[in-house]
Amino acid sequence: MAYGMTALSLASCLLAFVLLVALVSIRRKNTAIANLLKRKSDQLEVSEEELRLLATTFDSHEPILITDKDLTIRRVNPAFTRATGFERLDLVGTKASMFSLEDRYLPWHEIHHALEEDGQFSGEVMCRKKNGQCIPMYQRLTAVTDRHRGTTHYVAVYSDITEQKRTQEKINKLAFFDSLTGLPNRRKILDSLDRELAHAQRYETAGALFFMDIDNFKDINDTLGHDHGDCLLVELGRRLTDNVRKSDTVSRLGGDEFLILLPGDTSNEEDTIEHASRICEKILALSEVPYIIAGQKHYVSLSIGITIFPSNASSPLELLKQADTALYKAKGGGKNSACFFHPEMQRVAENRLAMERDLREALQRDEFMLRFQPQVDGGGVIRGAEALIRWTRPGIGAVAPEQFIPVAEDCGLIVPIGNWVLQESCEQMSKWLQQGLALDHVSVNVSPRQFRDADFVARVARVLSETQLPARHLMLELTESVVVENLDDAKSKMDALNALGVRSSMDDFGTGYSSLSYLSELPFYELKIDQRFVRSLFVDRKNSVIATTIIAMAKSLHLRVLAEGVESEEQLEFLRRHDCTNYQGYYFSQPVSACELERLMAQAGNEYHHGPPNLSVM
Ligand SMILES: Nc1nc2c(ncn2[C@@H]2O[C@H](COP(=O)(O)O[C@H]3[C@@H](O)[C@H](n4cnc5c(=O)[nH]c(N)nc54)O[C@@H]3COP(=O)(O)O)[C@@H](O)[C@H]2O)c(=O)[nH]1
Repeated sequence: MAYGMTALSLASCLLAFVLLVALVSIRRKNTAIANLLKRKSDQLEVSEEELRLLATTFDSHEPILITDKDLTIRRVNPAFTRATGFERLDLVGTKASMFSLEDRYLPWHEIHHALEEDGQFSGEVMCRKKNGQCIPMYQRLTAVTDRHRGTTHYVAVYSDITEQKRTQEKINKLAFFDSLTGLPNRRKILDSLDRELAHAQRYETAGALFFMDIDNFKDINDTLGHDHGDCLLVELGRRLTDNVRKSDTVSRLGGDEFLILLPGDTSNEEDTIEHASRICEKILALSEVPYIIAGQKHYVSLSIGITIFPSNASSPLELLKQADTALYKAKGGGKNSACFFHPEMQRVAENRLAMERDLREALQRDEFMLRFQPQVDGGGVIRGAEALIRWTRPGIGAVAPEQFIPVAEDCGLIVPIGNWVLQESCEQMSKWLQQGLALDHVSVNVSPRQFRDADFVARVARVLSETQLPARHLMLELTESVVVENLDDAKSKMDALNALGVRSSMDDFGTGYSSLSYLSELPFYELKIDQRFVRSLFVDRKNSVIATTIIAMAKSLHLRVLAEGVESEEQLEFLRRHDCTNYQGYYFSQPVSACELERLMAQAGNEYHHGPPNLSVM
């Protein structure tokens, strides 16, 4: 019995133990399950949060578009429909290309490559709205991949950059376009030239560059005022643009300087020259169409320099220089003309530059001197002398005025040089008068630029007073071009000079406009017959007719007449017979130094009755 009891309690203990173990194990399992459940529920919570976050993101202000890997639109957010005007249903299921995935500058295959490599790509796109309007957007593309790294979707997030683009365009306009005419400016055209030159070199095509400016624009500006000058520039820019093709570029360099770039679209240089010539003719013909400025008609002409590239130049600046050189040459040929650049011009232009450099220093280095050429009356008496400048250029020697005066005129140096001539001539004349020399006047050449100077009359008055020369002993030689440039200005200046007592002589008469109207309007004292008529008096009958007509005309206008360039007794006799009263020329004397002139005047009682005196040449 006791044994039975013991066995029973043992069995119960064992059962209890087994139950306990089972219980512990169940509890452990339950805990694990609970833990698992908790984890899962936590994860679910996280996913829900993520989903909420994702949904909020998708609902953001930024337009978002989701496509599958074949670029078929699967989702768009409300911001997207708002921005584009499309309904969600218009888009889902269609190809994204109907909206835009293509970058502005890159093709899709390159974007695709970037997405494969980096998983994302961003850039600018032009997006099409439902109403057809295009807007610039910044696009960030992300590729969504599965666990095998295969692309399943693309997500595109956009930002509207219209405002940014507008600001950029404004900055661009300021930096690259002329604010007056709206045409490309110097910076922009140099960029285009650089590109066109490289293109022409690479594809062996030939293009052309035109360099233009308005003839006498300064006068237009001075007389009409700058506002009207500006209107003219705007109108000219418009006319030039209207007369070239869309692919050509008209640009304004500044002031009255314009460029036209004809890109190289033919491989034949001859064809380009022909095409450029045609454009050139069209532009020159524009001068026949008046500009209406301040209610008045104005005729304006242009001068054009043209260079062909790439054969002529290797850089945009070099091209510009060549076209400018050709323009300079065109200007030399008169108004409304054009000239093609030729390499020989480059050499001439470089020589001019070197001369200009030397001329700038010539005054300080005291390299100029004056020579005086006698002017005699009908009795052979020296009445006056023309002051003529001479320049001894270091390392080169004597340079003819015909070579350096035009250079000085172009670069403005003629003003200080002319002032020096005026000062020296008046000083010399004053000395001669003090020495008792019976000389009526000294004639001084006045260049157009010098005469245009607003200060010119005041300067003459100042020089006369400084040198104590009575005004009647100064004669100013003005060429026709000086006065016809601006008749009103010429008249007021000449009247003022006349009032001072200074006399004026019309130089080189017969070669230019030779208009009777200005001769009668302006207070000239003397008329000088140009030497080319005198030289060929007996060569061409027309010239003798012109010379005699000028003498008769001067007589009827009560002007003294002087024939220049008299070299022979026959010429002198002919002119005398036709009532010419004064003469100048090698027959009497070449230009001589001041001392030599004094000697000539002292010799033979100051008369040349019996042929020319012993000539003393400079
Ligand atoms: N603005 C200024 N122009 C000036 C000045 N000094 C000269 N010049 C102009 O340069 C041109 C050439 O002048 P130059 O070489 O001095 O020649 C003058 C005479 O030497 C020449 N001449 C005079 N007589 C004869 C002649 O019988 N035969 C012949 N072959 N040549 C002759 O003519 C020139 C004078 O011309 P003009 O002035 O028209 O009376 C010339 O255009 C000068 O004007 C200056 O200081 N300032």
